[in-house]
Amino acid sequence: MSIKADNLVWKIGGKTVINGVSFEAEPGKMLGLLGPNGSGKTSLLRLLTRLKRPHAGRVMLDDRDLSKFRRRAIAQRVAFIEQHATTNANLKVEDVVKLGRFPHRSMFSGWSREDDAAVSEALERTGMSAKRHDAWQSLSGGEKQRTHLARALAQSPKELILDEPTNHLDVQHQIGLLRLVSSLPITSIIALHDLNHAAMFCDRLIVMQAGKVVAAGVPEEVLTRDLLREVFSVEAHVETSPHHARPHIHFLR
Ligand SMILES: Nc1ncnc2c1ncn2[C@@H]1O[C@H](COP(=O)(O)OP(=O)(O)OP(=O)(O)O)[C@@H](O)[C@H]1O
Repeated sequence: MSIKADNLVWKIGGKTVINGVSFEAEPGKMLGLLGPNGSGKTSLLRLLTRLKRPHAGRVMLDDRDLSKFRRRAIAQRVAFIEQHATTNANLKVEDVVKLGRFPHRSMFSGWSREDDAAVSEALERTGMSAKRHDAWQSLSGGEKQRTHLARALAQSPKELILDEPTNHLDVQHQIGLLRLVSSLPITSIIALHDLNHAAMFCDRLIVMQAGKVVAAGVPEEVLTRDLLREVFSVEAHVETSPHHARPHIHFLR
């Protein structure tokens, strides 16, 4: 077990947004979080990273209650890329990525060779090395997104949490990002809207509807015609792809 949600409840303005959510993320695997707009995905991810506190239930990190961790200890192992992540204006790309090393440094330690290596590797893996000296503000939306991923990787996390990270990316970089995340030897939890991408890359899926988990399992178990109709209100035909042996959804016109 890596991250475990145990009967989480979170409310705002008299509305129960997260309503008794439980699941476990397996170490080293990629867990996809699916659900229609407003089903609670972002709220759940913010509970998992302690940006919000649950009204009931617990988040466990390796058998220890997340509320018992100091913020810095969480940052040393959990990286979060938020949906509308922004970054300060006057920074170069590599400075943004360097911020990922912050939780690992003490007040007295200088910038180390290990820090440098982590930053360079993260830039390389996300295809941003050529732009490392460019101004953050000069980047396209997709390049900013990839720089956020580089910052998260530079953090050397054990758990990587991503909220719709493929927004703004062209198809090459969407596939590239998902391939990269699925190949990493770390636990990832990723909110996605593209169901075919989730089917192709995630090891397991959980589906949310109105703040509850309504389905969980491997993509073949979860992505059925009935679920697509009931949860996403679409008619579709699901077959096993002859190309990658995962489910492939054909949406019907
Ligand atoms: N701070 C808040 N104040 C008021 N309502 C909120 C707040 N945060 C979340 N909600 C409500 O909770 C519900 C779930 O929102 P959330 O952003 O978690 O959904 P989501 O599944 O991530 O949606 P999307 O796919 O559109 O990003 C929505 O109805 C939203 O309006």
